[in-house]
Amino acid sequence: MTDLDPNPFGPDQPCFGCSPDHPIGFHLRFAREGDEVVTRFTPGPQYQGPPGIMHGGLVTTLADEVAAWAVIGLLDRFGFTASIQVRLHRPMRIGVEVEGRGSILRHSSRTATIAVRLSQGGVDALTGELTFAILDQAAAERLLGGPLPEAWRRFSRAST
Ligand SMILES: CCCCCCCC(=O)SCCNC(=O)CCNC(=O)[C@H](O)C(C)(C)COP(=O)(O)OP(=O)(O)OC[C@H]1O[C@@H](n2cnc3c(N)ncnc32)[C@H](O)[C@@H]1OP(=O)(O)O
Repeated sequence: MTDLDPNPFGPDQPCFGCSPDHPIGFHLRFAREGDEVVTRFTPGPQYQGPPGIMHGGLVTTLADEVAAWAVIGLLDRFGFTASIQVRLHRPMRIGVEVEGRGSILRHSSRTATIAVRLSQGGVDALTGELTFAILDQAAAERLLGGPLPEAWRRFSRAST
């Protein structure tokens, strides 16, 4: 298992899922294990929907972040989430460690589709497939509506 750089996007990156300084975010860190990225995370009470259960939208946010980091950690690219298809098989319990795993199902230079599994105690709580658009710098800047910060540029695909 190899720990991935937890903050390749620089000190000011604002991501809810992985910014180390986000006031209410998940603060996720990832490792590479073979052809997967892996994270571990224990949801606190601030992430509840029903009592004792993590809000389903936040469970999906966790899956999105795992998949985004599969693109970063396995393809050395940044992808913008284009499609999310997930099934929530079981409730995600508050206070119990979640293991998240992401792997590449298929990819081209322009898109990547990632398989994600979130489990608690070895039992799947979410499985899904998420597709990411890998943009060149100009397209990323059109999406952002402004310049792509310098630290993010190396994760863009080359312009064609
Ligand atoms: C620091 C770590 C942060 C991690 C955060 C987690 C990731 C995120 O939250 S990203 C933010 C959320 N996502 C967004 O805001 C994206 C919103 N959507 C968009 O901007 C656009 O629809 C976008 C960019 C995805 C695609 O735009 P579009 O104009 O279709 O781009 P285009 O260049 O034509 O398409 C690129 C490729 O994506 C494919 N694609 C586009 N949409 C989809 C989709 N829904 N499903 C599958 N493939 C798609 C296209 O077919 C094309 O593939 P190909 O070139 O092989 O035919």
